[in-house]
Amino acid sequence: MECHVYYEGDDDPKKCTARRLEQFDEAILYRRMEQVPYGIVLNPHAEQALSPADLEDGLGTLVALDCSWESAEAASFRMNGVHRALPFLVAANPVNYGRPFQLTTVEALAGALSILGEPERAAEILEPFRWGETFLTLNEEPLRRYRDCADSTDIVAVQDDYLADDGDDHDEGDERSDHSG
Ligand SMILES: C[S@@+](CC[C@H](N)C(=O)[O-])C[C@H]1O[C@@H](n2cnc3c(N)ncnc32)[C@H](O)[C@@H]1O
Repeated sequence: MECHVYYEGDDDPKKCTARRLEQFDEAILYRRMEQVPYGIVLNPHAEQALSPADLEDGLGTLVALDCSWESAEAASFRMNGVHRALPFLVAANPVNYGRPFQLTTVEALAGALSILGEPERAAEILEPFRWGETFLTLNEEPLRRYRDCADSTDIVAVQDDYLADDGDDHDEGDERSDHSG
């Protein structure tokens, strides 16, 4: 699958994972919204969770929005496409290590690729990041289980196992809505 990113450019450029993906020819960045191709938009506010069933729409394009988390409110996700939230996965990047749902752009794209049946491609795009392999190790079991799901209802059922385990470890503010759609 192709990886595309709408690049808002309001985050620290030195830490920006989308720019690094562009440097390694692993993603195409767009500075104008109207240039972004139609595809599966990775949107943490989406009502429905990403699942292998999304492949049935024949969409071979993943789209992420690279911006700071401060500006990643629902209204910022105006790209055309099928909007999907990622289920429970934990971040491996140093800023949000161990925190669920709040992934960097490369983690979100890699998680989506893996759920959609392209784990090798997921590993490839994570290669330029020193914590990239850790993302796959930390999430190995959920990613494998999500990949075996038929649809978003199944995905949410699997996610519930991890949310139950996660218990009170994280802030009340974590996004944990029902994404079965
Ligand atoms: C808010 S930006 C932060 C980017 C960060 N500055 C970086 O350098 O990677 C992360 C993007 O990854 C995707 N993403 C992250 N977590 C997600 C989730 N739980 N569900 C869906 N998409 C997610 C979204 O496209 C989101 O806008």
